Amino acid sequence: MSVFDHAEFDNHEEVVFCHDEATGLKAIIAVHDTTMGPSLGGTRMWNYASSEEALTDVLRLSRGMTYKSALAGLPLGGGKAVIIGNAKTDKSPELFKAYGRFVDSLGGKYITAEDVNIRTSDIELVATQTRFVAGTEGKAGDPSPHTALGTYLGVKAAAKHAFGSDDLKGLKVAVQGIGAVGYDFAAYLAKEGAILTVCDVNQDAVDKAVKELGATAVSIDDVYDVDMDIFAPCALGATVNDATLQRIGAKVIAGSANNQLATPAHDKIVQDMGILYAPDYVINAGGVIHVCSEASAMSTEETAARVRAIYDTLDRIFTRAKAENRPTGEIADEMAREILAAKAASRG
Ligand SMILES: NC(=O)c1ccc[n+]([C@@H]2O[C@H](COP(=O)([O-])OP(=O)(O)OC[C@H]3O[C@@H](n4cnc5c(N)ncnc54)[C@H](O)[C@@H]3O)[C@@H](O)[C@H]2O)c1
Repeated sequence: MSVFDHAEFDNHEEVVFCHDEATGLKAIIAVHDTTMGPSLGGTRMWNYASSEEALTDVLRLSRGMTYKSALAGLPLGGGKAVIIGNAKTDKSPELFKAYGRFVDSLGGKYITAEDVNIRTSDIELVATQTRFVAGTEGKAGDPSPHTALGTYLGVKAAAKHAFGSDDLKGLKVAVQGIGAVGYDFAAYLAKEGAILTVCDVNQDAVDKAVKELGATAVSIDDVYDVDMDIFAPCALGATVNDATLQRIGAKVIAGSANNQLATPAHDKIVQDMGILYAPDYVINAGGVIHVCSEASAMSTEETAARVRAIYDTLDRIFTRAKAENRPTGEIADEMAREILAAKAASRG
């Protein structure tokens, strides 16, 4: 397997294969781009079927972090790491310490945080070996409230373009997933008078949203069929796909979930269907803004201002997508590359 020829390579600055025989650690750290600053992105633990699959995932995710942080106006580049293994059976304190030494060996070019299957306690172990970690207990804390606020503001920006006003009162919103982000997000919508339908595999979460937010409950299978203006995926990725698009009657798709579109081609497909899609990595950037506030000692005011700016960034993306009759995801990627190019040019 050649890394340089890999379809997702996309000019990565550095790709580090980490192996520690004593602990069984197998990890890949991908540093995509440090034009804007040190790369920051979570570490994911997954039982990949092959090292090729792990490489594909980490390359794709690290490039996504470059674009996400650039569009969020952060002094951060993009990076990501994956630990290959079963999160239920393969974790050990020694494994995370060995991983921490690899992170440290990059000298700050990569700052890690939590991602899928990695807990704060795992990151605490990594932090015993390196200071290049963010999202540890007692520092910036849970990013979900900022993610929820940014997602809510992003939905307002989308409503302005799709319905002519960013007032959500009376709009019907289906929220898929009422977890850490989904609940707070739904609470903002309820406060503004949106009409909520919610679903979750966790019945307690659904009951809470029904009781406290006046939401209507629907099963996870039926959520695509409800009468809605806005579909808000706040649970899993890839729920916007060929099958669900036959059923989703919304004019807007905007939520916090990562990787909402099943494939890159769905960016154009949703545009062709007349649906306004808020690119996921733009609308859910509140989380990385929050983590960045810890990594770069950003003030509370600056953090809040950057989260609020998600509205303006999406506003610009939607305006340009309409003017150029192009998909919103494509425009977002292009705007991120423009930010990187301008920064690189300013350095001479
Ligand atoms: N937490 C953050 O700050 C943050 C930042 C950026 C992106 N995101 C993304 O937002 C999404 C939600 O994150 P979270 O932190 O709220 O996670 P979470 O685990 O707290 O919430 C996810 C919720 O989705 C529910 N769920 C699982 N499968 C479902 C299904 N098939 N149908 C409906 N609901 C289902 C879970 O029961 C849970 O309540 C994820 O995609 C995450 O990657 C989160």
